[in-house]
Amino acid sequence: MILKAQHINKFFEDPKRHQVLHNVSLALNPGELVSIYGESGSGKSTLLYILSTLDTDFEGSLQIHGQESKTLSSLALTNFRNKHIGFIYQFHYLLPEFTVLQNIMLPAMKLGSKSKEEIKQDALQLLKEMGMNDFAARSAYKLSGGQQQSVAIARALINDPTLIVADEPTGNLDQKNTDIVFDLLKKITREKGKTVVMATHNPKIYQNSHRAIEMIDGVVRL
Ligand SMILES: Nc1ncnc2c1ncn2[C@@H]1O[C@H](COP(=O)(O)OP(=O)(O)OP(=O)(O)O)[C@@H](O)[C@H]1O
Repeated sequence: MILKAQHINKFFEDPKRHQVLHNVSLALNPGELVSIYGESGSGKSTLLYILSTLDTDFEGSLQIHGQESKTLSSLALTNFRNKHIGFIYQFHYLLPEFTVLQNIMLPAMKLGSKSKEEIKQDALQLLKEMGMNDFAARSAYKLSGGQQQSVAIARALINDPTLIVADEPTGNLDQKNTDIVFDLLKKITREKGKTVVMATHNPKIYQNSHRAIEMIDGVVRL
C-alpha cells in the first residue's frame, strides 16, 4: 500500500468554522489509477491537498509509504514530498521562457540529488517514452494544450515519485487532448507502476479508471 488515510476530518475557519471533509478513509495501492469525482464544492481539491501533504491542518491519520506524515517536521515533510509525490494541475504552469526540456528538469534541479547531465538524460528519456523526442528544445508555450499537459506529466515524473496527485488534469482540454493525457496517465500506472490519484468531473475518465470514488458533501461514498 502506498497511501493510507484514516478518519480525515477537515475544517475551515472562513467565514466561520465549518467542516468540509467528514471521516474520510481511503487507501491507494501501487499501480492504481484512482479518480475522485463529485459536484463542485464536494471537497475533492481539499482532500487532494491533504493526501499530497500540502495541507497538514487536519484531524486523522495519513501514512505514505508507512510514514505517518504528522510525525515529520515541516522541512522533512517538504523533502519527503519532493521525493515521493509528483503534481499535475489543471493549468500546467510550465514556464514559458524555458524550453520543454528545462521545464521537465526543474523539480530535479531543485531537489539537487543528481548531476545536471543525469537529470537531462532522465528528462530526455521521459520525452522519448511519451513520443515527444522532437520537442525538447521547443518553447513550452508553443505546444498544444495536450502536449503542454504531457510535458507537465513528464515534469511530475522527473524525480521518480511513487505517487502522482492530479487536480483536474484534463479540465482545460478538449476531448482529443483529454484522451491523450488520460492514456498517458494510464500508461504510467501500467508500465511504471506509479499510483495516480486525480480529481475529475469527466465521466469518461472516472468510469475508465481502475477505481472511482464519489465525494458527496465531504463524505466519500465507496
Ligand atoms: N481556504 C478555504 N477557506 C474556506 N473554505 C474553503 C477553502 N477552500 C475550500 N473551501 C470550501 O471547501 C469546500 C470544498 O472545496 P473544494 O475546492 O475542495 O471542492 P471541489 O470538490 O474540489 O470543487 P471543484 O470541483 O469546484 O474544484 C467548498 O465549500 C469550499 O468553499
